[in-house]
Amino acid sequence: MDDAPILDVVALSKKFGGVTAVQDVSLDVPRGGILSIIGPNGAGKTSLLNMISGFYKPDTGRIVLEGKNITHRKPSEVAQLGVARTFQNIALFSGLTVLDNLMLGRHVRMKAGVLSSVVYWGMAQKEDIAHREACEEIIEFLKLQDLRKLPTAALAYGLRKRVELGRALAVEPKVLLLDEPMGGMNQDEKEDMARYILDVNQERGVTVVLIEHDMGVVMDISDHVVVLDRGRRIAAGTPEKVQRDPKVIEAYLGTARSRSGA
Ligand SMILES: Nc1ncnc2c1ncn2[C@@H]1O[C@H](COP(=O)(O)OP(=O)(O)OP(=O)(O)O)[C@@H](O)[C@H]1O
Repeated sequence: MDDAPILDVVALSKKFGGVTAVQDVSLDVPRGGILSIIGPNGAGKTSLLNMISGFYKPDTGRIVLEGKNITHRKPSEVAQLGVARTFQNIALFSGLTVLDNLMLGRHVRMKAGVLSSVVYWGMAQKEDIAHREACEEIIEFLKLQDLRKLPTAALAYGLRKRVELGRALAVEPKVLLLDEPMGGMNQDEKEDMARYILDVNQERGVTVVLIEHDMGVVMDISDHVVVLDRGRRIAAGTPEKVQRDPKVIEAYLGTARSRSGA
């Protein structure tokens, strides 16, 4: 049973008007690993992630999490079932502190609603303390202790990306979907983030699905790589195998050629 993929994506397709963003894409996400989705710009990577996390409804196909069909679930339900995500453009509340952003990320784990908080004040307070402790633990894990009371707007870009990772971890995910977590970072920030992703995977046992353009990082930290090009899956396998695949080389060269106008 443990060999069964934690997440199964089966023949997903999505069109936007005349544009086919994703066409008949299937992939298995093995439990406990780091799987990267790569491909040239516009290949359909974010659209695929948006479907898995419930933000886009697929036209056809299905998404199965630990044997449960989650294809038509809302994003909050998908999060509750254990799939958290980060966004390409940081999605934090910039006026709120680091700690409060994490607490908001945690709301899918909170049982006490507004009414029960009024009726069972003590119970809600106990729950709040437990959630705060969980968030403080994540803050320590990500070495954000000194910044916990600062509004995220006051933080440097790389740190905001780290808080975004913390917000997703606050969901206590089984599967973490990361959309370009190193986008726009300098080399030092990228190395830090790569280390945190490895720690999330190895120390916290979270399965990671990563979209990333930096090939060095992808090849370094991934156990599996899936390559998309123009909405289709063109290759999959270990980083070494995928790197040598002529279809993959052609997809990237083709994009470079069309960009340079050759
Ligand atoms: N909400 C949308 N409305 C219309 N078209 C969309 C939408 N989302 C994606 N697309 C189109 O679908 C195609 C795939 O886009 P997507 O963002 O999934 O690719 P990507 O591989 O993530 O690209 P990038 O690496 O540039 O982020 C593109 O042609 C894009 O313009």
